[in-house]
Amino acid sequence: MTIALKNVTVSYRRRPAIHHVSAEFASHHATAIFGPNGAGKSTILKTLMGFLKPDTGHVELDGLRRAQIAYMPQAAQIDRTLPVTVLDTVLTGAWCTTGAFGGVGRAGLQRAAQALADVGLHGFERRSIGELSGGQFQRVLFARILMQDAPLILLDEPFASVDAKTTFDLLAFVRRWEAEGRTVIAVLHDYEQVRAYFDTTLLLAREVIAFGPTETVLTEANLARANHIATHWQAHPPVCVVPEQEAA
Ligand SMILES: Nc1ncnc2c1ncn2[C@@H]1O[C@H](COP(=O)(O)OP(=O)(O)OP(=O)(O)O)[C@@H](O)[C@H]1O
Repeated sequence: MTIALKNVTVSYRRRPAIHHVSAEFASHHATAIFGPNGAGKSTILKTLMGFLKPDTGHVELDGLRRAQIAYMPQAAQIDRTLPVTVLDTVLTGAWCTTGAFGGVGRAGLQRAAQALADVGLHGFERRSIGELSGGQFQRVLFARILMQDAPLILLDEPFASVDAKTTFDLLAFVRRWEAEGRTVIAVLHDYEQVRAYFDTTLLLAREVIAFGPTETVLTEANLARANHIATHWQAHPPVCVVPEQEAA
């Protein structure tokens, strides 16, 4: 299985967030996406999910349906004021097989309970998600991914605002998923975490700065180039004029 972006440009109001990005993500492997704020990292995940449509190029999912992709958005983007329980949140991970109104049955409930136990939240089923700490909520999001049981897992800043112990516990799932033969693509903002836990990194700054073994990608020269590009385009965001034949 190869997940690939081929010459992909994605724009918001004609301003490209990612520009002619090509990248092939090795199957059964965990890859980090790293880069400065506004580099287009989340945009890549949303494009893989089909939430955003490329202006140029295309995405290859090697036969996977969108329902076979587990996507964890940034926790900050999820409204936790809604009166939703922990169990209901985890059960949404089964929607891709049951549909939003299909029942999960006893087996599904047992799987959800097991997923919560696996992430260290046994007994939290009936709690409202609004009552949880940031780290506990992040564990719930991991339990939802466990519930989905997908071959491709996309994580958007899964360790943002969680403490070292929670990060350590949750990183073990990334290792476990890799060992189970799943493909993991994770957006991270912590340089040390990427270096410590991911062998392969895509360094992004609207375009691909480098992609490959982490130690050859996260060099001072590459990081300086990424920061330079990010600073420049934030000050002068270009309008992308896509030639017609590229857009096709
Ligand atoms: N919904 C949107 N409407 C308009 N512009 C957007 C939208 N979402 C993202 N952008 C812009 O696209 C660019 C890339 O955003 P994206 O969220 O993909 O970056 P990122 O690398 O994930 O950033 P961060 O590290 O800050 O989360 C940014 O300049 C951002 O302002």
